[in-house]
Amino acid sequence: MNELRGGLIVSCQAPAGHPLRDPEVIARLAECAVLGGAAGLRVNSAEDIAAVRRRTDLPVIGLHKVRHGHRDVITPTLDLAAGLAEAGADMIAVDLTPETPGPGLKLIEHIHGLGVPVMGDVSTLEEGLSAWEAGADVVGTTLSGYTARQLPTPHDPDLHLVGALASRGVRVIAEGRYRNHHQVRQAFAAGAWAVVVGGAITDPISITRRLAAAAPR
Ligand SMILES: CC(=O)N[C@H](C=O)[C@@H](O)[C@H](O)[C@H](O)COP(=O)(O)O
Repeated sequence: MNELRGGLIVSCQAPAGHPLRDPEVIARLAECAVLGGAAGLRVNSAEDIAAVRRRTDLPVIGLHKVRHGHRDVITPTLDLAAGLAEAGADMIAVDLTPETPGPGLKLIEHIHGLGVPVMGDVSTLEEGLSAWEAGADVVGTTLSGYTARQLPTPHDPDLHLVGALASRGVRVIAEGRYRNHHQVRQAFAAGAWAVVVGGAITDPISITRRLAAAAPR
C-alpha cells in the first residue's frame, strides 16, 4: 500500500455504452498510465482488473459499481469485494455514504478478513471520520458532490474536504474532478496522501468536449 503514498493514481474506467468499454482497452489505458508514471490504478469490475493484471504489477484499487437510485454505488457487498480480490485487486474501494444499500462500515472488517486493505469512498467530513475510526486504511473524497443532497455536482474538486480530513489525521486520497496539475498540487498541499485522476486522463470524450468548447465553431 505504501507504494501509493505521494503518487498519482489513474482511474481507468469506461461505463457501459462508452466506446472504450472493453477490458482490453481498459488494460491498454492502464499500461499508458504506467508508462506515464502512475503510482497506482483504480479499476472497476473483476473482469477489467483481471485484464489490467495481465499487463502490469502496479497496485490496483478495485471497485465494483452497482446502479442504485440516482447513481452508481461503489462495491456495496462482501461478495463483490471478494470477486475483486480474487481478480487481483490490492485494495478495495467501498461506498461509505448513507446511500449505500450494503452493510456500510461493517464491510471494512469483512474485507480485512480477506486480507485486503480498504479505501472508504465518502462524501462528507463526518462520513470520512467515521470510516477512519471504523478502520478504513485510506479515505477517498470520491463521492463528494455526487450524493442526492449534494447535487448538482460542482465543477471543481473538493479540496476543502481533503484539507479537513487531513488536518484530523486521516490518510486521505483526493479523488473527483481533478483535471490539471495545478489541482493535483493543491490536493497534496492540502495534505492528500495520494491523488486519483480519472476522466481527465482516460476519457477522450470529456477531454474533447472541454477543448471543443473553446473553438469558435
Ligand atoms: C462518483 C463516481 O462514481 N466516481 C467513480 C469512482 O470510481 C468514477 O466514475 C470516477 O471517474 C473516479 O472517481 C475519478 O474521478 P474523475 O473521473 O472525476 O477524475
